[in-house]
Order: sequence, then structure tokens, then C-alpha cells
Amino acid sequence: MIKEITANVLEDWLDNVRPFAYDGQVANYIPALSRSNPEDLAVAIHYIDGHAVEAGETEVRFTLQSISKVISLALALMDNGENYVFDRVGMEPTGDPFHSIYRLEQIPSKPLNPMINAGALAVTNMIHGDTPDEKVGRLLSFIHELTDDSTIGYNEEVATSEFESAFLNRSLLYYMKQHQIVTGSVEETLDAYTKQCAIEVNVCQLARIGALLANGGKDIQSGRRIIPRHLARICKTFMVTCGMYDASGSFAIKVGIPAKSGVSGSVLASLNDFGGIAVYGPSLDEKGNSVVGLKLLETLSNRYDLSIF
Ligand SMILES: NC(=O)CC[C@H](N)C(=O)O
Repeated sequence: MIKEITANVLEDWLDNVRPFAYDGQVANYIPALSRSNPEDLAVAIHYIDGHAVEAGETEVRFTLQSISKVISLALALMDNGENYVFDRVGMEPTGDPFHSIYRLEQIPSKPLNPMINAGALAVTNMIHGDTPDEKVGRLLSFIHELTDDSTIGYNEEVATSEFESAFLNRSLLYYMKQHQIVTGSVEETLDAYTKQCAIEVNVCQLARIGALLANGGKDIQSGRRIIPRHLARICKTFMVTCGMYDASGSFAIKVGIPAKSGVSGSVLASLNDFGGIAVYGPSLDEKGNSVVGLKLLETLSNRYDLSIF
């Protein structure tokens, strides 16, 4: 089955979804993202046997945005342990948009899960490091290990653009500080979070992270363990229940692959015993998911019967 999905097959799929590149809109609430080109489409698959195929504008780099929430969660869990993290952030899907503040007002006033902004901000706050740069530096080192690529950094323009306009995320942080879910400086946590979201990758690097998760947290080339197996499982479970925002239910039905999207228009998918799939297409639907990303993953899942359900 794996051998069928060659680079040519991927190119054909991309051509099939290209007409949808202008359905939806690129994110504009982070000013720097509004300059993304809707025609920059790319896809990569990294199999757990180390073999990789890719198609489209694979050299284009994009920011992780909400996909970074999976990686920061893994690091925060490794730093603090499950009890500490889940005392402060819940495990339940919300069905609300990713930046919603609504449920924070309900008892207990902790974010319902780490894949919505409130939960992710709390998770970033928990990453060990005395300064925002130390936290981000640790996160980048972790990503270098996950991808075996130490060239990955963050896009300063995107980070600054979000930092200067993230009033809703500031509100979430202040609310959580009032309720002792986060500690320390709100501005510093937001600084770390916006840099985390601005970490830049291409589809091949992202697919490799998916492959590592699919491989239970072990690097696919060296076999070295980077994430404890049970923590990789927790990350993938959140991807299923909350990874596609308030479209996670329909995505589970239509595609059925653990996945996390980001408002840059990227999607990271991870399928046990198969590998990682990364798609980039910056036009977003009304929920903030890549239109092309959803179409491509749905085609792939149906064609190769990849749903885990
Ligand atoms: N859904 C997303 O990708 C959101 C990430 C973005 N940086 C934000 O916090 O608003």
C-alpha cells in the first residue's frame, strides 16, 4: 500500500485540490500571515520506515501556529509530569472556537484542553526556563531533536506581529493569572507563546515530527527515544479529540487520522504504523482549518482506508 503513494501520486492529488486554493481566506488577524500566498500548496509523507515522498511547494516555510501546541504539550509533560499539567489544564474537547474565552468562566476555571489557546498559553507558561527566550530556546532544541534538523528557528516578523495584536490571548492569560493557573508575567508568557507559534518549518520537517509520534516517540532513523511512549500517546489522543478545533468531530468522521492544524494553513497528521503526513495550503475555512489540507487528507484517508476507526 505504501509503495503506491509516490511523489507522482501526491502531485496528482495536489492538482486535484488546487481549484480549492482560493476557497476560504488566509488568516488576517495576525497581520503578517495575511501576506501568505494561497497558491503555495505542499504535501509530504514521512513513513516510519524512514522513506519520504513530497510534492508541491515543499521549500516554502510556514509558521507552526497551533500545531506548536502539540509539541509544547509534549515538552511541558516531560518537564512537569502529567499530574502537574493536568491539574491546570483539562482533557475535554470544547466544541468552541480555539480562541474562545467563554468556558474559562465556568467552574473549574481552568482551560478545558491544551489545544485551545487558553490551554496552550497555560502549557507554554509551564515549560521550564527563567525567561521567554530560555523557554523558546528549549522548545527549539526539542524540535531540532524531533526533526533531526538544527536549522529550524522562529520567524521574528510573525512573532512580533502576533505579539502586538494578541489582545484576546492577553485577556485569556490575565484571566488565568487571576485564577492561579498561570504564574509570572503575562507579557513574558505571551512573548514565549507568540515565538513558539512563529516557529517555521516546511512540510518535510513537519511530516517527520508526525512520523516520530507515529513511531511512539522514537526517532525513525536512529530509533532513539525522544518522547516517552505514553506521552506521545497523550499528544495523539488530543489530536483526535481537539486537534482540528471545533471541527474535530467531523474530521474524525471524514478522515479519522490524529491531526493538528494551525492558522498558517498547515496540518500535521500522525498515523501509527504508517508515519507522518504534513499539508500546507494557507486558505482557511471558517473554523480556521486549511481548506486544501482537509480535502487532501480526506482523499488520502478514503483512498487508502487510513481511518483509525
Ligand atoms: N489556531 C491557531 O493556529 C492559533 C495560533 C495563533 N498563534 C493564536 O494564538 O491565535
